[in-house]
Amino acid sequence: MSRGQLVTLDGPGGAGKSTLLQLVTGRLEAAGVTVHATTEPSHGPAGQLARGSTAIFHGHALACLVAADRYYHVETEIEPALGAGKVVICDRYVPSSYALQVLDGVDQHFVAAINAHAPQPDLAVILTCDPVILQQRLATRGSHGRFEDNPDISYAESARFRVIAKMLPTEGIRTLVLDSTRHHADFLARQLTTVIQTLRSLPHQ
Ligand SMILES: Nc1ncnc2c1ncn2[C@@H]1O[C@H](COP(=O)(O)OP(=O)(O)OP(=O)(O)O)[C@@H](O)[C@H]1O
Ligand SMILES: Cc1cn([C@H]2C[C@H](O)[C@@H](COP(=O)(O)O)O2)c(=O)[nH]c1=O
Repeated sequence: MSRGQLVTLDGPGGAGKSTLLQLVTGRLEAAGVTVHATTEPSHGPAGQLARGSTAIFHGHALACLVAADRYYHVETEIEPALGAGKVVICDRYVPSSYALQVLDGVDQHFVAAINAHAPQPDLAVILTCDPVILQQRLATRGSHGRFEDNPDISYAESARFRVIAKMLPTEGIRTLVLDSTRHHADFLARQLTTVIQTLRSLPHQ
């Protein structure tokens, strides 16, 4: 059995990560590909704590809690699914820590150090969107925690993810930037599905 592929989806809140995850999963499964769709913070104990406690945990404490959840998630869910040959698509991964934890005052080197043993994705997707549109989407949907209570978060996150999208390829990570400002989620899902299928056909994945 050949190993599966790890595809990560990161980007500002409201960019459309969970929508894209759902659509791509449906398309790949319809094409006969087995997908493990997952999210971070995970549904494990540390992940549940992190997701519900961004008002309590700040800075280094939240960075470590999110990283601890990530290692647990890798060990209990991601690696077993990759070992079973599945495509694992994860809504938020290390790039979100490079964005959110740095915006929360944590040095990027510290974030890199505590995530150094998380496996690198085979494809890192950064989903971008005009911050004005993001603000509208967040206002309609409501806040998902402390970060989104900041009225400038869409601008700050967008700027961070632009930096991260340039940084990941320098670390040898295959990176795809998709923009949900003008493109319908179905169009983006079609594009990403094609890229993942191409990735699966490459040798030595
Ligand atoms: N390509 C798109 N074009 C227009 N609207 C979109 C697009 N993708 C998602 N949306 C809409 O934007 C809103 C936010 O989408 P979604 O919940 O998928 O974002 P998200 O990135 O997962 O957010 P968060 O990280 O904060 O949970 C939803 O109302 C969704 O229907
Ligand atoms: C992966 C990851 C998550 N977080 C925090 C930020 C948000 O409060 C939640 C994720 O919620 P969403 O519905 O996906 O927007 O978790 C974080 O601080 N750092 C991370 O790496």
